[in-house]
Amino acid sequence: MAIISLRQLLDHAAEHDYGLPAFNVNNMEQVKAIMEAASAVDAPVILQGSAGARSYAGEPFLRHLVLAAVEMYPHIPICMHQDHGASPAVCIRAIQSGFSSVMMDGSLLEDMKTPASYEYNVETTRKVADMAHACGVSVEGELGCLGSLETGMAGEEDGHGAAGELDHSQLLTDPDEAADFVKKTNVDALAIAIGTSHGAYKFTRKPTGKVLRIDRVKEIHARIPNVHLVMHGSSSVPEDWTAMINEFGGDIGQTYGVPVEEIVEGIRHGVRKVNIDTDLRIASYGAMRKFMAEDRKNFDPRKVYKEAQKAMTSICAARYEAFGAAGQASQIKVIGLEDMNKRYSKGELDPVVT
Ligand SMILES: O=C(COP(=O)(O)O)[C@@H](O)[C@H](O)[C@H](O)COP(=O)(O)O
Repeated sequence: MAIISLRQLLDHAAEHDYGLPAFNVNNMEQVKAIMEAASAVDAPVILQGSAGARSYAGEPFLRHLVLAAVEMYPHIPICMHQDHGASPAVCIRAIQSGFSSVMMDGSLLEDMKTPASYEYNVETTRKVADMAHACGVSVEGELGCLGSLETGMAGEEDGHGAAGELDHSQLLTDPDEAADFVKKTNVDALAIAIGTSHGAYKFTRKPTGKVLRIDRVKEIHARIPNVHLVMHGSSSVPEDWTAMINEFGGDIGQTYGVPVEEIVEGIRHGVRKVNIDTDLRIASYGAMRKFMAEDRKNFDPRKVYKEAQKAMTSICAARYEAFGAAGQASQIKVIGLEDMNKRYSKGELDPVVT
């Protein structure tokens, strides 16, 4: 099996009514954990690398980690996706590096902090879609800014995301604007703002429909039923793992993530890609703290990393199962990027927006 485009994966997911977690990767342990889970449950994979991942691992390491996964797990289709591209230049470099999918996040200016105008977002995203599709590569756009509907604060926690307070119209994607945006940009997938944010501190209590607007997902899906929707900031922040971090010397405050059942409801209404990073950080961190506290004589870091990997694998497998992606990998025959380009050229993949 080879590298697959995001578009082909999401088309398959839409046809068979399931969703795909897109896990962020920075190192070998994360890649192996995801691949072990996917292989065990026969799920297709989206591995995504952020700008933070590239500066942590370096572009060649990131690329070769994914290529190693393709070689080690030939039965699993893998999409190599660039998370939150800040500019067309960043996206082009990712395509050059072999990514089969890129996100152009034109909801923010290139500083990744200042909310951009709608016109800027359309123009930059359209530019990237034209270039990417010429290479058979898929494009995810974003409309609306991630942030908390509880506080009105934008989600700056992990170094990117708008800064300061935003009004509700910026924190919630408008269905009609979404239709116009997709028509003008030709994106393959659209990230929407519905009250989720990156990182561990998303909600101060179990989220109700007022602060986690799954009803808005339904409205957007009703308006553009043929467009693949993406939920960012969708870690569930499992309480057992945050408790473990705290039991072994950590200090994670009381917090709530996006409940898995709410994501599944989103998947019933057009969500096809679900971004998850924090859950793997939390699970691996909890497992490492526990192991190091309990085996104080150990000095072999591989034993610690193995525990981290096991913890992440269990989260990944649970998400593949819950989102309905288990059993789907073997059903997919990869279409090469050359052929994807031909499909774009013929207009076969143009968005259907009425
Ligand atoms: O939505 C995302 C993760 O959501 P999460 O925090 O897991 O709820 C990703 O798209 C983020 O972009 C990613 O976590 C950012 O990572 P770094 O920039 O810190 O590498």
